[in-house]
Amino acid sequence: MPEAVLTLNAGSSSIKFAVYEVTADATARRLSHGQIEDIGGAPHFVATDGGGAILAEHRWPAGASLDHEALLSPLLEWITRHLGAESLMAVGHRVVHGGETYDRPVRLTPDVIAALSRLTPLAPLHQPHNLAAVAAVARLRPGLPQVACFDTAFHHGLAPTVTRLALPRRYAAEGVRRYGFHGLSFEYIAGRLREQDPALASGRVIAAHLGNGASLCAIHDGRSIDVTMGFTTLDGLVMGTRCGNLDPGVVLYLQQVHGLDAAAVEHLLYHDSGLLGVSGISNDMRTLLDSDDVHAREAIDLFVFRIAREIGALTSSLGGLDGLVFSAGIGEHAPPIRAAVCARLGWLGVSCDLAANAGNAALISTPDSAVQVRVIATDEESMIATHTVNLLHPALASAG
Ligand SMILES: Nc1ncnc2c1ncn2[C@@H]1O[C@H](COP(=O)(O)OP(=O)(O)O)[C@@H](O)[C@H]1O
Ligand SMILES: CC(=O)OP(=O)(O)O
Ligand SMILES: [Mg+2]
Repeated sequence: MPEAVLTLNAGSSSIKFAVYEVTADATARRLSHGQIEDIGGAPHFVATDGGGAILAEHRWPAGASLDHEALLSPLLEWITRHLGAESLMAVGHRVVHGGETYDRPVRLTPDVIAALSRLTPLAPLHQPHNLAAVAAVARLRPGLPQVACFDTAFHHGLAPTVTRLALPRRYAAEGVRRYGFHGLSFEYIAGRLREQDPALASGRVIAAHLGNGASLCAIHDGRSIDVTMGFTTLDGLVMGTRCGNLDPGVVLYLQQVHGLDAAAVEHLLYHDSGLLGVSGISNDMRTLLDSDDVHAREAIDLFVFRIAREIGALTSSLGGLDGLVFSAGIGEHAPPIRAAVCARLGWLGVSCDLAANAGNAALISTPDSAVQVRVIATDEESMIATHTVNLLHPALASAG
């Protein structure tokens, strides 16, 4: 009976999954994949087979208050029913925070799960959902091997100056430092770029993962050397519902003047801020781009401004820039956002080919652009599948 690996990727607004057949010739071939997106809004489930044909689709009404946990059971039931002849050999999970300990994928044991639970305050939008998925699989299929693949692992080689926060040293000793996230996505992008353009991949590249969560990674010769996300997934860019860079004095102000306690501040900064907070309309970029509301426009302008500003900062970390890669929900599908970011980077010699950009082409810079600008569709699932097979069956390691 063919063996299969299931990957689960619980993002802040979506749960993505994929099923890979582990073939005898050392590759993992994707059989089906799908997602529930717009969790917290009007959740939409769709699953497709390897050829892109829709296998199942379901929409839940907005306002049904269905969270990640509530949607996990029907999702896992559908996947189990749909597995067919393949027998599951393992489940690989994206786990957002691996802290200081986990610099590579690891088999999930009770001790590892307990250690990862302790990191929940550092990634409250993700870590509980990631671990809920682990618990749900353990309930459904006790004994099935489960593997955690970390968003932080790709950034483990960051230099001490990059990870240090200017706080008294005793906090660094307990792990209060910058980590960086979206590492599975950046690792995938670095690998794809190496296949597409090895010369560029060995140069200085900024990858922009622009989804509901958003961050930039400065990559030099395939290695992460600086990031915009820090200790938590709040730092850096403006996101769907997260504030990004914020003067810590604002937190003090909220506590002292508005009497907000820690839970209220956490809710404000993770759930009510970002594109949603500034627009007052939505965290969904599609909705904002379709809107005539001036506040939607202001939210988009701020999103773009902060991306361009952070690209300037990371260019300094890299000592120059050879390539810029857009990725994830917004980066892959929103030409107006890419064009607006590129327009702010003319001083760097970035020149966008507007027709190629409008068509979501793989290369969207003009031939005379000093920086190559590319669009790469990220695939965190294939990274998870590869890592999972690699860890459990070192001889059978590459996902396609
Ligand atoms: N065609 C599109 N145009 C503009 N934005 C899009 C498009 N498709 C998806 N997006 C945006 O991508 C974001 C979700 O990205 P995604 O990477 O799936 O998020 P996450 O994994 O963080 O949950 C949403 O803001 C959504 O509006
Ligand atoms: C780390 C993070 O923000 O992830 P996502 O983009 O999936 O929300
Ligand atoms: Mg994501």
